[in-house]
Amino acid sequence: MVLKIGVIGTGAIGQDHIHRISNTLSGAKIVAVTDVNAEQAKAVVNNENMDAKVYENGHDVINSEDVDAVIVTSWGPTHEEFVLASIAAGKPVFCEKPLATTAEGCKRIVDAEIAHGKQLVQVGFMRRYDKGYRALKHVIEHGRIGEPLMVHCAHRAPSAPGCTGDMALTDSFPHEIDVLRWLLNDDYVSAQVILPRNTRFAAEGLQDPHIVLLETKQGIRVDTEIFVNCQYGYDIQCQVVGETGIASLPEPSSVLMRSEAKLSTEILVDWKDRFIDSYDVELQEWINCTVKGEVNGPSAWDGYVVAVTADACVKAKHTGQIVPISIQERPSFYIKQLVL
Ligand SMILES: NC(=O)c1ccc[n+]([C@@H]2O[C@H](COP(=O)([O-])OP(=O)(O)OC[C@H]3O[C@@H](n4cnc5c(N)ncnc54)[C@H](O)[C@@H]3O)[C@@H](O)[C@H]2O)c1
Ligand SMILES: O[C@H]1[C@H](O)[C@@H](O)[C@H](O)[C@@H](O)[C@H]1O
Repeated sequence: MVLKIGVIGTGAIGQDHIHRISNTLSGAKIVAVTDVNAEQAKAVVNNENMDAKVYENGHDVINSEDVDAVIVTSWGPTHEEFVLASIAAGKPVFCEKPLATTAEGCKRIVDAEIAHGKQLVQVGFMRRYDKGYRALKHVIEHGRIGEPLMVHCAHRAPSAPGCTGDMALTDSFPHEIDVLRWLLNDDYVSAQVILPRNTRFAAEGLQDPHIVLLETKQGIRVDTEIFVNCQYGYDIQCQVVGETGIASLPEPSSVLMRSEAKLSTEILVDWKDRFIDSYDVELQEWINCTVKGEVNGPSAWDGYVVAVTADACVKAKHTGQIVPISIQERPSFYIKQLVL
């Protein structure tokens, strides 16, 4: 069976996902697209030479009889509406992060999915599919560094034109929030945010960088530097300190150069390149599972927990306090999600 997919939002990542589904992956094809910028949606269909219909809005895509499954890649504040509509239509939906922009919004999605009685929602936390993070998890789970005690992370981007307000915490940091709880098989109990001296490259009124300190249920301490105007590259770091050793996320492979009296490797500058393989694996697994009527990637529950944690970080930033994070037990409906 070829999975017929409708895509809502044909911007940067929407175009990327359309391209990989049409050219790199197997078992699916794009049959419907929409964007509030209809001209852009039409241009994408033409450029990709796809046999796909351009719909007026997301609801028409979701409710189209031609569409088996939905991909939501529109702006974050629109996600909740489209995910809820997909659940109401009984259609599997892959939603780019954030699942919704508030924890309450994510909870509404969790409640709707449980009421529907079958899992339909997957959230686009692609780092779980990254070879490097998977290798790091393997090392930890096989006791190669003893019990993890501390994790030191950095999330750096050269510049962040669309990053306003608290988006460094609610749009960028969610990748770490998700992948670290998956890596450590743990959840968070508190958040604290420290505001270093601001870079002159940050837009007017924008704080950059941030340091976020999280504590997990097991007492593991996580510090993350989020620096989205660092100028030099897109650089993701993760170092886990255990009782008997230290394990670090591998650097992306790059030619080691000896030239002009220097030993050097390149640093990537674009998020699209840094996790390109992970997006491919993530969406191929989503297609394969969807065809079988299953969801085994990051769930709506994971999207909710990330939003609760991000909300606590925002509160911690604005109050200067250590903010407790209280996450209910994972509902039994989502228990099998612990596997991935
Ligand atoms: N997983 C990742 O690494 C990753 C990377 C990039 C973006 N994202 C997420 O994907 C989403 C999109 O990001 P982007 O960088 O592609 O942004 P973008 O602005 O390039 O594209 C978003 C598109 O959605 C369209 N849109 C907005 N509201 C719409 C609506 N109601 N109906 C239909 N179309 C609508 C916009 O016109 C735009 O073309 C964001 O939530 C972002 O956080 C995730
Ligand atoms: O939407 C993007 C994307 O998710 C990147 O992976 C992240 O590093 C950026 O900060 C974010 O704005």
